[in-house]
Amino acid sequence: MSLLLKLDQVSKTYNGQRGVQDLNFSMERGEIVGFLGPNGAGKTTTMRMITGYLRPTEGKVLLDGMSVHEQGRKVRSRIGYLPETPPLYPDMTVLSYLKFVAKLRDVPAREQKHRIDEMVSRLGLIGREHQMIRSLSKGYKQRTGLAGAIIHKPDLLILDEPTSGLDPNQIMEIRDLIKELGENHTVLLSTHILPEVSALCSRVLIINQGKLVLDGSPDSIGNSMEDAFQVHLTVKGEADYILPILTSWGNTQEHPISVGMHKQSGGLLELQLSTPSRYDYREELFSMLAAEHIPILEMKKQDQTLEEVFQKLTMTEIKDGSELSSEESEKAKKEGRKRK
Ligand SMILES: Nc1ncnc2c1ncn2[C@@H]1O[C@H](COP(=O)(O)OP(=O)(O)OP(=O)(O)O)[C@@H](O)[C@H]1O
Repeated sequence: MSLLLKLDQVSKTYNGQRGVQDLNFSMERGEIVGFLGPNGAGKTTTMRMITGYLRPTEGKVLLDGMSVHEQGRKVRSRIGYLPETPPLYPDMTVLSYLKFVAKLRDVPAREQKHRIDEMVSRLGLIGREHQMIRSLSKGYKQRTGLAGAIIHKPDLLILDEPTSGLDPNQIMEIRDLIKELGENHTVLLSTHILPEVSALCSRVLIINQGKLVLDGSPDSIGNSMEDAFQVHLTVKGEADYILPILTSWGNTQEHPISVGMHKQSGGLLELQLSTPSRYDYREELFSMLAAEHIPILEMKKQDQTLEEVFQKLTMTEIKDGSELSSEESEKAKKEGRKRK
């Protein structure tokens, strides 16, 4: 892998108001990176700066070491962008739209036909070529938009909420397409749908109130954020007998372990154990239960989900977000409630 995109101390203010602030991140070739954040966090602003449509107030966006804003068209032609609402012309057919975009994106004339055929086939548009865009379903409109975004074979593809407004089947289809595109493009994808990130992305960036608050792989996020080590345990036996043993053992450990909720069903006892540090106590727990002849049926470390991490990161900021205007704060709270 090699470095493709770099944002260096990028900030954008709108008439003195914060858009995004001091963004630093980079993307390697071949990555699919999920870009998450609540409404108004700064995702679209960031994406528009990367594509060159918007100039940062401060900092630099570099593609392969070249400034997107200083070197203009040459660099921008290596980026494909699908905005949240694709710039489609309803009175054009799919084919005439793709011809138009191919010209606009400087695809050499002799290559245009071949490239359009390739897009039509790759994006599942065969049979729709002569259909007016206005009469296409949302899913097919999105496919057409995607075809237009990659017709010039960009190195970097920026997708702003590509599955928003689609039905569940269309979402699955577009997701599969993005996965395929990810095989030979580098993709930055903004979304509100967290399972989409786990399904598609090798890395996730979370932005809140214009600042980057997390950068990591979807799997590692649960661990890195964790300030506790939680274990879900199922043992054979009765709560009356087992709970006192576990509690007194937990209290005497170097990292005290507390017994959370428990559930008895038939002869099985399910328990939640937790320590307020990241210390992994599973081996000691195993040895103690074995010595007490308490059979373990299941012992599982519990990671925080991406949803929990996202909520924690974005809600904390909202709770002490005294700098927010009351309108923004109200919007942010509503957003937080929706995600519960
Ligand atoms: N043209 C503009 N003029 C003034 N303020 C703007 C403009 N565009 C965005 N903003 C402000 O910048 C901040 C970031 O907005 P942005 O649209 O980038 O967020 P977002 O994360 O894409 O949100 P959403 O998920 O709702 O699309 C917000 O506070 C927004 O009100």
